[in-house]
Amino acid sequence: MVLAQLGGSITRALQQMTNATVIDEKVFNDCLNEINRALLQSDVQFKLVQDMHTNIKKIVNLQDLAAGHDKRKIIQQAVFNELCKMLDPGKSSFVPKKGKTSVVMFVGLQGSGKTTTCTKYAHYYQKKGWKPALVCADTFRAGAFDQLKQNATKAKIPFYGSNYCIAVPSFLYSYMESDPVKIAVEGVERFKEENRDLIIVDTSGRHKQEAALFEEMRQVSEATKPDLVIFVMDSSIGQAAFDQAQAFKQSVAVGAVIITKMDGHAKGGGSLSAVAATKSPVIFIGTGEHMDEFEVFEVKPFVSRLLGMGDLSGFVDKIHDNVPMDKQLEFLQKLSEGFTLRIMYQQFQNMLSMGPMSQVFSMLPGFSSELMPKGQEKENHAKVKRYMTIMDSMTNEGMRDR
Ligand SMILES: Nc1nc2c(ncn2[C@@H]2O[C@H](COP(=O)(O)OP(=O)(O)OP(=O)(O)O)[C@@H](O)[C@H]2O)c(=O)[nH]1
Repeated sequence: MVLAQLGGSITRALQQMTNATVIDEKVFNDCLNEINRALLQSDVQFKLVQDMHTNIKKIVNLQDLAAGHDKRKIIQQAVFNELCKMLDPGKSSFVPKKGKTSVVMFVGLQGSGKTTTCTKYAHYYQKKGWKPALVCADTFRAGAFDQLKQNATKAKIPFYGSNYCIAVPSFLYSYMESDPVKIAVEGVERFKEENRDLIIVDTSGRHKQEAALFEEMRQVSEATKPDLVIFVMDSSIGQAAFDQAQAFKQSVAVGAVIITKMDGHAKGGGSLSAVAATKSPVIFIGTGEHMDEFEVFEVKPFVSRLLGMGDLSGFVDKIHDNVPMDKQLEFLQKLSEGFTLRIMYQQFQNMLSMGPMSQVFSMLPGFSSELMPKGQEKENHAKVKRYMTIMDSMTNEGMRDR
């Protein structure tokens, strides 16, 4: 999982500080230096690291702390709060209202995952009873419309776009539109007429050096007047993140960020600076290529998970989404009671449906996503499945509950 290494390094620095017999200035500084190093190694922007360091030093003044104060707790809390602050722009994004038409435009660098994320976003709201629709205003990348069409068809979401880029017999060109502004406007109009309450406009990927494409993006935004512009950022972007994100913010009114590919092995720290560059909150993260690998992002639970302190509310949400309603209470009770062979088998079945094991375990306090070795999530998933097959045959052969 992206950022797992960063989380592990910060946790270790805090643990070393906690293990010291006396917390003096040296121990405190060593701990902060370790944290700074971990953040910089993970590609977090230098200015953000510097600000975090200054703020913690301001908050924790060891000399002013009276005897009896738990210095360890105060330092840990300050680090936690400052990590949260780094990810929290202090304002929330526009929230669409069910039943009232909202237009949401997706922008971002090439290959950041916009098209995939548009469908995930639409699917997320569709599951909650909304009527989303997708508009493909990407006439730049060959195959973009086909990709959106394929995703939308799979999710049973209406879509609108033009096949302009695809190589087709020339007589068909007359039916195809190459102007993304025109397509976006037509698509939005059509879906407004159909009373769709969430109209999502996908745009082509671009880099800040591509002035013409930036101008095109500005025109799509001006013509469709989106209620929300979402900047999609790949978690593996590295140090270039801040400048790129800022360039998008300067051209269109970015109001929220989605970070994709959080299931990868990238250092990931660069993507965190998208918040500072756009002054907009992260609202979702992408955790895989599939439609359901998409999570609501909340700062405190995320930092909690990062530091191996768990995210019980996220864990409970996963249970709500994946374990049948009438089995949820029983599932939680059984988890708290401990396992017999049969219960373990049943709970593994439930947990497999909740997503990759490392993500599920990282929601439990005391488990760090580092515990699942990088790149081995599929193997772990397969291993659990194998254990289940073995347990299945054992229970069939007469091994029963205690
Ligand atoms: N592992 C993983 N892959 C992702 C995620 N989101 C998107 N992808 C993959 O990233 C690749 C690029 O995604 P697209 O949705 O085509 O990206 P795009 O931003 O629309 O691309 P352009 O239109 O060329 O700018 C695809 O192979 C996606 O399956 C994610 O959260 N995790």
